[in-house]
Amino acid sequence: MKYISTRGQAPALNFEDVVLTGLASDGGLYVPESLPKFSAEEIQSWAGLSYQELAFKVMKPFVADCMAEEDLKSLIDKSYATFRHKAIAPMVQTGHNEWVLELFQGPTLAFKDFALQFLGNLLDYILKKRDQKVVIIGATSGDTGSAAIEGCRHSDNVDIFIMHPHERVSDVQRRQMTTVIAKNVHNIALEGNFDDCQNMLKASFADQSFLPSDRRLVAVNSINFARIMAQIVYYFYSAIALGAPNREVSYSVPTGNFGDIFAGYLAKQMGLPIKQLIVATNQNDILHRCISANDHTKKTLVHSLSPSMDIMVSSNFERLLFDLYDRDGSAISQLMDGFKSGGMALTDTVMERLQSQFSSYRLDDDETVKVIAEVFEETEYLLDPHTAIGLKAGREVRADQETPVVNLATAHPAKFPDAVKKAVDIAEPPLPHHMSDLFEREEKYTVLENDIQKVHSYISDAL
Ligand SMILES: Cc1ncc(COP(=O)(O)O)c(C=O)c1O
Ligand SMILES: N[C@@H](CCOP(=O)(O)O)C(=O)O
Repeated sequence: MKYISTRGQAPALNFEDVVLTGLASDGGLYVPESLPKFSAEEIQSWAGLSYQELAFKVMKPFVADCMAEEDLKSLIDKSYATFRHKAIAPMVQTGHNEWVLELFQGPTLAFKDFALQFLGNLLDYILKKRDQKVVIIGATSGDTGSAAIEGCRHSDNVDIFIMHPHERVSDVQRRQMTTVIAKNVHNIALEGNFDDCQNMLKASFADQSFLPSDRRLVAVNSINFARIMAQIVYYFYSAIALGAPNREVSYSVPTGNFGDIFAGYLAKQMGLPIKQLIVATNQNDILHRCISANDHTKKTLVHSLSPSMDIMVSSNFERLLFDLYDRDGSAISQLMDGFKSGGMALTDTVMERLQSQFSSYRLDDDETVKVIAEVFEETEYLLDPHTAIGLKAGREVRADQETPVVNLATAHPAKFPDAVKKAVDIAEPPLPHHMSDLFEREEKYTVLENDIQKVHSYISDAL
């Protein structure tokens, strides 16, 4: 399978090179030239497979020309062996035809573990084979960072630098990153917001001259298509459990960088009968404004109770636009240039296509707290603030009561005790055993100005 850039000017690459390249040289994102398609009979035959077996079926066509089947199998097995629940992605029913898909059973308690445990092992496998060392640079609003560190820290072939927005992630999220004291792990608290971190990251890919000449940058954010690929699997897993392909299923997805819901969109293109894809946002609602009213203007990013979704420039939206604009790379280049200076208006045809694929909803902090309280009252199930936004969006926007709606539970409530305690009068939700001493561990991170020269000097000094 070949992968092409959304801006049309970078060379097409195979899977292994896509994994190592990150951002395309024209500033675009890599996507498969064409997607694998699964028939209803094939999907039907997957009923009863374990998560790992299903992951193999779904991922195989994306990697087939770069990896032996046995190698893929063992990477998958290793990646999900650290999950705390045997089902890997268990589902809990919270209402009539309403389900929560718990994607927080991995080592760092967020959905990021699904792709980043796999990507860490995959990188180690590729780098050993090539006898190559790389520098990983990542931007995080709180969850990608710890999952990437956990996935990559054991590899001798990587140095990892993670930028998080200073004082804008929860204490648990920060400590999950900054208490990993290892020679190859470096945490930067950037004086800015997540968009600043992601801008810094993309600019660093464009000019890598600050690195030693034998090193290159690798992305662990959803820029890296391997992340999206691994996230497609849980859509198949949950839909099959609820009766697909003989029954349609809808999804409500708490959304920020648009990677998770984009994986759902791809699952649908690959043959999964998905009825609705609901984009749920917090008050940083550019995606909701765009989908509901063609208003894709940037506003000031606010710090919310769902900090992982405090994102204004949603990287993966570009991948969707590429499809909606008939894969015209120069149209995407122009649009993205316009967006840099403030906003973008989509054509009527594109808006029609967008609205035929996605619905949307937005909640502010007060509403988020109310939902956590309501659902706890109804079921004693404790939602994290991101999942609460998704669940409420599912309740408000679902087209009918007969189609099951799956709400992606993207994080464990213990990552956001302040938000949870605003809603429910209970003791702090406990962290799982392996993290019970998190607040006693030593922390190490460096606060840096939002200045690319300073960040690059810090990285080159540390290498
Ligand atoms: C807990 C949580 N929920 C939701 C999101 C949004 O996911 P995405 O960025 O893939 O849209 C994130 C960040 O990515 C997150 O960490
Ligand atoms: N919410 C994310 C933001 C980065 O998203 P990614 O999917 O591109 O890694 C985070 O927790 O860091």
